[in-house]
Amino acid sequence: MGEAPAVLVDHPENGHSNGVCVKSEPENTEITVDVGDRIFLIGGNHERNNFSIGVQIYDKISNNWFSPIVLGTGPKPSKGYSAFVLEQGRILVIKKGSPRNDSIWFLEVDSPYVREQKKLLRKEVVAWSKGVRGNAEKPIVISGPSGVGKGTLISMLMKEFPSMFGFSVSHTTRSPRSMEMDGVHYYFADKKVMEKEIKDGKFLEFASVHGNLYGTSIESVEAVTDSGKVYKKAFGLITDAFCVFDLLNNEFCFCPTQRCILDIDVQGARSVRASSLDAIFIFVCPPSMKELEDRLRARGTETEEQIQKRLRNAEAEIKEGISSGIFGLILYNDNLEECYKKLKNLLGLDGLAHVNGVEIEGINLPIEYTVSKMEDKIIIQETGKETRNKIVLDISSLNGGAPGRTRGILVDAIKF
Ligand SMILES: Nc1ncnc2c1ncn2[C@@H]1O[C@H](COP(=O)(O)OP(=O)(O)OP(=O)(O)O)[C@@H](O)[C@H]1O
Ligand SMILES: Nc1nc2c(ncn2[C@@H]2O[C@H](COP(=O)(O)O)[C@@H](O)[C@H]2O)c(=O)[nH]1
Repeated sequence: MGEAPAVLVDHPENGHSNGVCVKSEPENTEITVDVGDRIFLIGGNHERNNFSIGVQIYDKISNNWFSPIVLGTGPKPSKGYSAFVLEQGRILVIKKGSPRNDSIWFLEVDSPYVREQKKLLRKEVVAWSKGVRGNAEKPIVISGPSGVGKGTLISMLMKEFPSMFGFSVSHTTRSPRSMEMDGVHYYFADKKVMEKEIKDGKFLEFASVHGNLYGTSIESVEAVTDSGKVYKKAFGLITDAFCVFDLLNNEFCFCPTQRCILDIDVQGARSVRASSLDAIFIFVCPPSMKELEDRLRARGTETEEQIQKRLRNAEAEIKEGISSGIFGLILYNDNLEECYKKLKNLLGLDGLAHVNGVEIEGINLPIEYTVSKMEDKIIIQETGKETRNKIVLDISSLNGGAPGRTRGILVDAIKF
């Protein structure tokens, strides 16, 4: 039997009307949050490692503590936390004294995605995602039969908009083709190792495709969402970047954008659709089966037996792609240039790339502040200064999704 933790509920500053505000003492390195039959202990001495804070769960019914599987990279340990229980089984965690790219986090404890993972893994699961300022654009899932031209279209997008898109590098158990590089085209994985990693909850989705195992690891999606930072550091000079005005610091800052693209089969798209990853789903169709066969042969990467297998699977994939309702957008790849133009048009990129900018920018908190909740707004108010800053997080505006994703949040910054 474990000892029930003391839960700090209802922060005195809180003018909330729904949801519970829980506040840690200023220098407390852990926080407890009460959600239904459970109490979540975030941080404290239960750190997963030096880089990410831990999560423990206290079950009020069995009076027991246990450790859940934690999906996604969580926040680094902090001096203190505030937390709010949001709708849809999420906890908003605000970190004290953190840099702007590490200040606002969401812990999913009972969202549809987490519930699905619990069923799959038969274990208690929670998932982290990071809050960023602005409109974190939805990731793009592209599916279609083998040889239809998905990879070709994605390459064209990445070439034309190098800093806007990041490709989620999948894992596969198939052998590399002659020009394919490990870590670039795929992570070429050992089947047993990949199966173990799937069991450990490291994959957002996986499927057996044409006789091999393929999957999108959470880390691969995270690598894309974090790549803006790497890009900024590595090149110093930023091209294709977007400019936003930071009201708190009275300065313009440049934000390279990274929108994640997943090239996955229809089964994988179905799994992603069932998850809470809020994506755009595009299905690419060939003009005819004959043309698909010609493209597969012309590519020259498969044996005759493999080509036949892929063509057999293509018929069912196309049927499902068109009629299952998974895909919101269907593209016919007959003439490549026309199809690419259509794709850019669907993504709002035709000649207006700079207007489609995404503000992937962290949220800069004052050093000393109080936090309160008013309906669907979180108000962070600076204390101890003559001119005070107030930050208003609009939690009704959340978009993007966990795990390993940023969640876009509209932020108003007011000086008074
Ligand atoms: N519209 C098009 N017209 C003619 N050839 C095309 C067209 N689009 C792509 N191709 C060619 O078809 C072949 C298959 O394209 P690609 O490799 O992009 O397919 P894919 O859908 O990514 O396949 P897989 O799912 O097997 O990875 C390539 O040789 C590519 O150059
Ligand atoms: N469900 C997933 N499907 C994936 C993933 N990565 C690739 N794919 C699909 O596999 C086929 C075959 O690819 P190939 O490179 O062997 O020609 C193709 O339809 C891809 O879309 C993944 O991570 N998950």
